[in-house]
Amino acid sequence: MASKLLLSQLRTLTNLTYRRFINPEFICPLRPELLIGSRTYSDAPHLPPVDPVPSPIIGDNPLRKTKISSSLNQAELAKFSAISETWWDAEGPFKPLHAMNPTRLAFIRSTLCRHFGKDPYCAKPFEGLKFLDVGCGGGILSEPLARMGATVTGVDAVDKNIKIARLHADLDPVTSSIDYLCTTAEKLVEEKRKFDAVFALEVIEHVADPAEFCKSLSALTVSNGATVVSTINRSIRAYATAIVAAEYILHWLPKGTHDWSSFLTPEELVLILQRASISVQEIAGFVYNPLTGKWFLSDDIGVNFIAYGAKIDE
Ligand SMILES: C[S@@+](CC[C@H](N)C(=O)[O-])C[C@H]1O[C@@H](n2cnc3c(N)ncnc32)[C@H](O)[C@@H]1O
Ligand SMILES: [Mg+2]
Repeated sequence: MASKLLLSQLRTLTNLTYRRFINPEFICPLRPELLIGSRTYSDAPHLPPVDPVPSPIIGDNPLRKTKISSSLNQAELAKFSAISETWWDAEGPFKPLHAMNPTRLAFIRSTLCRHFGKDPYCAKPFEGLKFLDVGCGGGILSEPLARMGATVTGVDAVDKNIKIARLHADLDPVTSSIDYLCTTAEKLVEEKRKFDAVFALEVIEHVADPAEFCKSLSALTVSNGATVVSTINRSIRAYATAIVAAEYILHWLPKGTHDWSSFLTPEELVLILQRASISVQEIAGFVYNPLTGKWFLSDDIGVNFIAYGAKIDE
């Protein structure tokens, strides 16, 4: 099973390396579907109509009968559903997210305090602001955002994740105020919900259509609000570290957690956010120090990176 997964990852890598570096006809360095855009595909008159797919939201959910969502990838959701009980095990499959959390919170505190004109040294700098955490999982990000004073809504497409997030948040009166919902960004757009800041950390590499997903994040952000996205770069170094080392050597993550071809380069992320009316203001890398076991913020965006953008005034 493990060797099959490794082989399929290697096949993808070889294909893409061939397309990018060897095939002289491949002149576009960006993921082609991001350049063409899904709208062009679905509007093409010669294409047969796409068969409706059953709603892929996992768990017993009222959304089952609602419109099909562009961001949902059933296979990806199944991976998270299978390990949902381990969200708060700091030594479990989500260990990298727990370890990365202080670093990403430092980035968020500094960029968003500047964005909203708040004091980064105050205990609750985000008081009075409404934040949305898309793909919140067990609430590893939502909880500290609530502790920093924000009014937080956390949404995830996996019902089991939301149940775990609710149970954990209810252990503390401060975090018990978080509103957790099993839903998607698209559904919230339909409901015309708006937030001062929208976060999607380590989610975009698991969605079906990253460009459409960014449009939803943008639609949920108020004019002049902020959007924060983090993900993994589609670089050879990311393949070696985030997949081969993290999944197959160090066993930090279950094998098959990440598919290298689903990663986005920083250029691609900036492009699809820009097209979705989010102007990226700052990008930083997260780098792991194997000697201390800690992550730190860096200019090196070769593997893990985070981007903060401002919603363009409409
Ligand atoms: C790697 S986890 C990240 C969790 C959290 N954002 C964090 O960084 O701590 C990805 C989460 O995104 C959720 N997810 C994946 N696709 C989604 C979608 N289209 N809509 C909502 N949630 C999604 C998964 O269920 C999973 O909980
Ligand atoms: Mg991921």
